[in-house]
Amino acid sequence: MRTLIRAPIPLRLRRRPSKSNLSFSSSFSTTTTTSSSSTPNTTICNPNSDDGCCAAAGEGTGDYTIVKEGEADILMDSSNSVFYNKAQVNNRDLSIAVLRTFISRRSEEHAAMLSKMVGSGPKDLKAPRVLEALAASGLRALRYAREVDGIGEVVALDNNKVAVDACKKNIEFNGSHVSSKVVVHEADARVYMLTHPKEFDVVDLDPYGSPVAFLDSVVQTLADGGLLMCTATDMAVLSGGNEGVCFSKYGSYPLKGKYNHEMALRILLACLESHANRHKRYIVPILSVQMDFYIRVFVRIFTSASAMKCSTLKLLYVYQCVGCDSFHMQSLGRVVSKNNSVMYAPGFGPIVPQECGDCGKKFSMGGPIWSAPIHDHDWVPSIMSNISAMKDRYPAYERISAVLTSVSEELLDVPLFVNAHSLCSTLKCTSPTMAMFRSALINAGYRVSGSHVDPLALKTDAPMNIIWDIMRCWIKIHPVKAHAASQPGTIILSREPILEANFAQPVDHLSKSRVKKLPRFLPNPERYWGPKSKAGRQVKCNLSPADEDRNRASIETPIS
Ligand SMILES: C[S@@+](CC[C@H](N)C(=O)[O-])C[C@H]1O[C@@H](n2cnc3c(N)ncnc32)[C@H](O)[C@@H]1O
Ligand SMILES: [Zn+2]
Repeated sequence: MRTLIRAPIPLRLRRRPSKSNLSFSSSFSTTTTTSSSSTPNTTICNPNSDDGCCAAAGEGTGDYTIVKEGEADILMDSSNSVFYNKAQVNNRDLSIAVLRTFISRRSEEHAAMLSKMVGSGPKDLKAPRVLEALAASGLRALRYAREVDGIGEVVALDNNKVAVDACKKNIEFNGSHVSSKVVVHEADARVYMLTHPKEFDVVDLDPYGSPVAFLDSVVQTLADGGLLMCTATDMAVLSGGNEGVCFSKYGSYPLKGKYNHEMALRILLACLESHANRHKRYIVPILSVQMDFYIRVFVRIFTSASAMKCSTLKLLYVYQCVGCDSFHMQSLGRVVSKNNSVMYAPGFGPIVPQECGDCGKKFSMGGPIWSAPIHDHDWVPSIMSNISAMKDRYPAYERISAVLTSVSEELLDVPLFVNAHSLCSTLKCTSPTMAMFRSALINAGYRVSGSHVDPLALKTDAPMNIIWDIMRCWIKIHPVKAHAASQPGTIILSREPILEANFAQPVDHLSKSRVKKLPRFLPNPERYWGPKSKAGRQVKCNLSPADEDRNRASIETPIS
């Protein structure tokens, strides 16, 4: 059943249709409309099917597809003239969850601040102003306005007139509540943000590819304590596919280790900090996730010339061995105490010799990357309780709660991680189970956690020599064939372990989510759950072969 709308939108569709007219079966669906029928019919397309309904009609036909996500409906011109990617529902849902938590935290902070002030009357806290700087169809702005209680004005910008017109139509289509909250401007986001300093409490940056062109202006448009929600989809660059481009854009060298998606997050955070520092400001990360085909960071921006001075303590270089993938980290700065005052100086280095102590090969150098926590473990449980209390209002509930479950268990003070299969591939041995690995590390007196970016991650404060000793002990009970003497694995195994690894499972070797059997990694709901072409280009979406592999690993790898 299909209903058609041709531009301009018929009067009957100018107001938000009541739920009884459009009997949507879920909080995420698409409805293609066609005017060839005199009686309007409505099709409910299953978002988890691969029927291609969103890209059905031909270019310039003026046909619209009604897309429903959460509580917003948008009219999509089926020629892809305005960008829309349904895979970003995870991104939008997570942003709504963080925004809700931000609003309640902001009120608490305001109340606490008032309680400390003596002699002055209560001052009202204004509802937060939100800027969706790169709005396209306006779907995010609409969802924020409709779904987030306590939100103030939402300003949506786009520099593409077609997108701005679509955004205006969508605001009208979603009824008076939305129209009273959302305003749209055709503007270059960089200029707009520069000319509106400290005016927004929340800014959403969701660019094509890299956000770097917007960072200098975004750190200036945010009010003190404001929240920046920022996506980067140029994962090939951030993950080490082109080191030179990454350095010129973000000011850091990426490395191709298995931790590269976490490194990508830390490169973006370091880049944000550097932009903030230029304006005597600094960042405090709330949540940093790699999902699907992109990364998304949620950070608060504060102003303090003195706090800014210790930024170098939150940055580090990574030395990664080209032979065995062992890695070592070196802080950019150090604290110097002199006559009761604290100063910051460049760190001492290098912390590694010219050749790897494990296999004798050279080191590649990456960074600088953010070394301080990438999530706030006080906020993450609040975000999680918010989403579980409102499950029905999050179309991507299962996916985002799985990601947050993994995030909540990550060791905060341990940047990057080793990958269980990568260690075994260096030594050409069979792999212990993840539970055995974790046990050996805990029994040796170290901490260990997983990472939301990789189901095979071992995030640990154990140094590389301990990790290799555990592997040497494992190989004593699971011997390997002899390989060439020059191979990194052979060199590592030529040494006797100092540690006697104990693979017996201690009581607390499992994480809480594993004990409760909560899902932490979910497969994609459908094929081509990936990036979309820019607006105006032919619709085509896919993941890189490496990301397809990683997705498959997350589903197929036994991790108990
Ligand atoms: C990836 S789309 C945004 C998708 C949207 N946030 C969503 O959730 O569906 C990026 C948008 O940024 C717009 N854009 C690109 N450069 C811009 C600039 N300098 N100023 C304003 N908008 C810009 C593009 O026209 C495009 O509509
Ligand atoms: Zn090595």
